[in-house]
Amino acid sequence: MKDAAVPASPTAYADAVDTALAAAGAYYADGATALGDDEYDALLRAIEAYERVHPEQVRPDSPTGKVAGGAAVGDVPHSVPMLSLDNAFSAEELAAWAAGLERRLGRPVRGWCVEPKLDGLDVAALYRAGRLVQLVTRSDGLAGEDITHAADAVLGLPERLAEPLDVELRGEVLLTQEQFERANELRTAHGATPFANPRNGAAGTLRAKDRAYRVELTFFGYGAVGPQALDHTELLELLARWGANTAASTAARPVRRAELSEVQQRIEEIAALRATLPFGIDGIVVKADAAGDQEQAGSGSRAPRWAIAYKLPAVHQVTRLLEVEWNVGRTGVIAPRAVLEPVVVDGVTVTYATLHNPADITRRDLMIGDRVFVHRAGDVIPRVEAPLVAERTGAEQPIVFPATCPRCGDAIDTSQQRWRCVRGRGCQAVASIRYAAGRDQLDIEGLGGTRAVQLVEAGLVADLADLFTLTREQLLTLERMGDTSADNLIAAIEAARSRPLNRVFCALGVRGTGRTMSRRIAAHFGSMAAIRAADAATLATVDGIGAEKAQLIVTELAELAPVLERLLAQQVGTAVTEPTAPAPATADPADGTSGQAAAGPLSGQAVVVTGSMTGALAELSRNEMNELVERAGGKASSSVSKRTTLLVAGEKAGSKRAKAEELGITIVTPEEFAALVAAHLL
Ligand SMILES: NC(=O)c1ccc[n+]([C@@H]2O[C@H](COP(=O)([O-])OP(=O)(O)OC[C@H]3O[C@@H](n4cnc5c(N)ncnc54)[C@H](O)[C@@H]3O)[C@@H](O)[C@H]2O)c1
Ligand SMILES: [Zn+2]
Repeated sequence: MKDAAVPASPTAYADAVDTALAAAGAYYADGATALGDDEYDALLRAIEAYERVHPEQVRPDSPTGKVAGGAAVGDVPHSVPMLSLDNAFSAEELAAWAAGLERRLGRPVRGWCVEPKLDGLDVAALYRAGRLVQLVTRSDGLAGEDITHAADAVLGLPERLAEPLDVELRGEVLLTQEQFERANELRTAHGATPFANPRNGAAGTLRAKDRAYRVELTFFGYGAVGPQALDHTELLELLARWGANTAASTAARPVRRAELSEVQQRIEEIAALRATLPFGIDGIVVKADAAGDQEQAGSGSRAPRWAIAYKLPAVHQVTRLLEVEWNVGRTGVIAPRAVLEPVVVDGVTVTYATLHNPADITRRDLMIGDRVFVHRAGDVIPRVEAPLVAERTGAEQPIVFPATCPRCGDAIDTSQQRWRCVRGRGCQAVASIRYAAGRDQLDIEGLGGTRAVQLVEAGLVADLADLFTLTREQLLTLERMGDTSADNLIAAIEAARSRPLNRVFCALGVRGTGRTMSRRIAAHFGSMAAIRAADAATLATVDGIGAEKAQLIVTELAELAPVLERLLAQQVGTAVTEPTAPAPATADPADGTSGQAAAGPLSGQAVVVTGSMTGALAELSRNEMNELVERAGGKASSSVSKRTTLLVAGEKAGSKRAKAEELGITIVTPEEFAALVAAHLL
């Protein structure tokens, strides 16, 4: 959790209260607050600390001790107050709270329920004879706003219950990530400003009336007023039987646990699942499960005493979009990437974020210079959610889309959402051959311009090593290639065979190794064989190579192994090295592929793929799926075992799915998986 300084004076206290009230006001309306949740929580704790020491100065409008900080109001009185939750920020705070509760009860708690804290808005849904008649927001907990008009767009909230009951369901309404994306697509298409993040979007959507478009939301039930007192886990089952959606339908399903140590374990499990869930959670709720325990513990004015929210670090922060880069992947996919003013999200500094594709930018109505919400959870590559349009100054600039392939300069196929260089895989081949033939690398005259394109298109050359086996006869089959040109080119290639190691290494176009670095590496290792044999730790001993870059180089060299074998067989790169000379520090041209960290979204995951793939993965063979897993940092395996951490289950997934379910392994659909590894799709 972040810390905020405790106000040092009455003026500072007043400022802090004003800031918190303004933020809460914006947060509970559909306007976006510029404070991260953790900043708001820290501010509130600082205000509380001040008020403890100066009780006589507590302002009547202070947000402390109130549901929603007192910021939200409504005019439909609630049958029973809708309370907030107290927070715990560590295992120690959770244990202290549990001990306090047991002291109050005078006996151990009879079981805990552990469930996700869904990041949306609390609502009450009134049913008469099993029919939904009114939907109301929590607001300040005593009275809410009537939002019945929005009810039919809320999936998982039945219009009719399975039984004709008079009852009130309570739960959270949110936008799943997919619903959020869809909402912004609709909004920008209708000339409205995008929602800055899913929570904002849920608040805005529930309030809005008479929209020309329909935004769907999702309900998760976790409470009811009316039925006899039930244990919480029983109540959840009952809600599902009535037809309401509950978190039991998700990988983060609520579970009952006897011991606090097991509670902590489930908290960690749900926290680890966070990045793969298709909706946002901002914590984990721990509740005394037994109806009797809840009744005896009772509630305070702001929160029940029998439940607590274990807060997870905020995954959203606000920062500035500085620039958009366009990178071309190995198969010619042209992907935009956001360059951000560095911001710390969950302990990690984020400077780049994925934008997926050009349509994504249009859908989010992004501009250079915008203040944007950035999302980062787990090891998933950070993404830009949307801009805070209300904070625009007028100085923002439109994002310019490339008119031609940023790597090879050829045309772009824009018929699909994901733009692609018309050359496809050939884009990389052409660009890498041109780069390898450049003056500072192998210096092969006659391979610039259209020759490289011709060679690749004729299927004669796919990579650098192919150059060295080209024959005169093959060259002569090319258009506009006469005897003299063919001889010259063969001679130029022949001369390149004896280029020193540093130049051959540089010609490989390994990311992050331009001329200077290639010279250092060549001087340090002396031969291509020694470079290839080096592990990351050894590479990191070379001046200027950090641990992360070393790992990247090792990974790329492993990918280049077949090319290296063939180069070696052709005696390329066996000459001695040029002396290490102080070289001008020019930017490395690199090969244009995106500079993601070696650790991908699947790092540490053991993944099994089963069933037939659909959506973006439909065309991939099992082998290509496994490659994808590995590209994204995971380990691919063909059978489900205790070590498996993730199962991608397509249609007709049979025994593997059953086994994974038995072992409690996280199961995702091909679509969810595609989203998770989007940045690694070719
Ligand atoms: N960023 C900002 O400027 C800003 C401003 C105001 C509030 N906030 C955020 O909101 C929090 C306080 O808001 P709050 O009082 O509305 O609620 P809360 O998020 O602290 O917790 C209570 C709410 O959790 C929800 N909830 C989700 N899953 C639940 C489950 N399984 N069981 C029971 N309840 C569940 C319910 O809506 C309930 O009302 C702050 O801690 C802060 O993070 C942020
Ligand atoms: Zn191209």
